[in-house]
Amino acid sequence: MRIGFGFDVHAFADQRALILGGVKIPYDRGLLGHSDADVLVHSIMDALLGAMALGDIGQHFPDTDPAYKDINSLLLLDKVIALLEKHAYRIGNIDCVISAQEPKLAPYIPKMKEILSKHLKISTGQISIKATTTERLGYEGRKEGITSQCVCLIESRK
Ligand SMILES: Nc1ccn([C@@H]2O[C@H](COP(=O)(O)O)[C@@H](O)[C@H]2O)c(=O)n1
Ligand SMILES: C[C@@]1(CO)OP(=O)(O)OP(=O)(O)OC[C@H]1O
Repeated sequence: MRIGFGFDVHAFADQRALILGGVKIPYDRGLLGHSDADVLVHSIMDALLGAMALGDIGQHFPDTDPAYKDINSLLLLDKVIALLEKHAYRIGNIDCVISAQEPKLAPYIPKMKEILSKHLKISTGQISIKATTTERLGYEGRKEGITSQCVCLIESRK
């Protein structure tokens, strides 16, 4: 078994969609990024890359590469899963926590799990997604951005 940890932060900006776990969430602002800024998916990718000791998403998908401009992060996740399969690993489980003062994310979590489980090629029972405020403290509490953290376990198929 190998463990991985991913952490990502994106700032809110006007005129951007808020996409988390592949779900478009109604809100007056979205997250800023070179990609679609799906901070949840980014933390999952970094956890998986970390578990394989294969660097981080910035190394695999540089934010200077026009190919990734506004890209759907689920397409990047598919590439990380292809790497996982190439290296003969399978996912044990994934556990994530999103820190956001707003909006309320709980209603969207079942859909996020459904979408992500398909891309991760696991059952919905192998992925946990939680949301918390930071009780108005810090940048998330000031509604300046959202943080996502993720841990995963992977095991060798060999
Ligand atoms: N953006 C968020 C934040 C929290 N939730 C849900 O509310 C519960 C209470 O949050 P606290 O930070 O006050 O502990 C939390 O357990 C989540 O279920 C949410 O849906 N969206
Ligand atoms: C996802 C990538 C793709 O270019 O761009 P960003 O949306 O800026 O996201 P970040 O979390 O900064 O990770 C870097 C990049 O890999």
